[in-house]
Amino acid sequence: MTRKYLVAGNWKMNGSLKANAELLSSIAAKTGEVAGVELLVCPTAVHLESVGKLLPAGVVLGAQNLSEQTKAGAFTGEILGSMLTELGVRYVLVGHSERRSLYGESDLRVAEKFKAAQAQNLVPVLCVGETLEERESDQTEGVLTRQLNAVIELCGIDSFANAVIAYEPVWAIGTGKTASPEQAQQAHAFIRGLLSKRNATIAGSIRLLYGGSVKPDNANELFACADIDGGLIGGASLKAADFLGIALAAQSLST
Ligand SMILES: O=C[C@H](O)COP(=O)(O)O
Repeated sequence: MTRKYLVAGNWKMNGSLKANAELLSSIAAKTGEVAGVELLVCPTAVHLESVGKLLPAGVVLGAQNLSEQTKAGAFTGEILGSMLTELGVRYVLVGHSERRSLYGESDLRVAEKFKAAQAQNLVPVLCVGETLEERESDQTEGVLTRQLNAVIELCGIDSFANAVIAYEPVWAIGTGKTASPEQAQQAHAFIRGLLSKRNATIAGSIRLLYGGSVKPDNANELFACADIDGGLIGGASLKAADFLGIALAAQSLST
């Protein structure tokens, strides 16, 4: 099964109209060199419209979050999935560890967001991963199972036919500590294996991204792993040269 690499930039709460335009302009100059890789940028919600208008060819638009609600109403500060679709958004992150830990999103809430995304034809990028404490107490697989099962139970295994999963060990996010290729591959193989027990075809086709301090100098060894199909990039996605350097690593491995 050939899976096209996906390199996604999660800009988190960064950017401005000017900075975003400069970043996109620098990316646009080089997208031809990474034509075999799908590129995704996820700016803040208030920047989605302006970024959408400046999007270079070959780059798609993603959001960082959405409401679990499926109908408009009195939900102050929330964003309905259809509002994202209307702006040309194609992907949306759900369950990023910062949403889970800083904003109290439970496994069930993340599953509801996954469902709400698909109801609007958005492709959810389901983020999963363990904390350092959980890894050190040998709970990594248990945490991944719990996080994945919450979505499988609410949405069904078939829903993963149109989704992406990002494995992001919390201890590697923004810390400069990257999981070793062996650690990352082990977790990715576990995720694919868990899905495979329910549907081998979907497990074989779904893209599994690694996230956590990915940089141009470690992207190649991570992306070369059998079950790693790209990256969810935080800090390095804010610098065009780094984001493109990571995309080039994926390009060099593309067939
Ligand atoms: O969504 C991206 C991840 O949180 C990784 O962030 P990072 O590349 O800054 O470690």
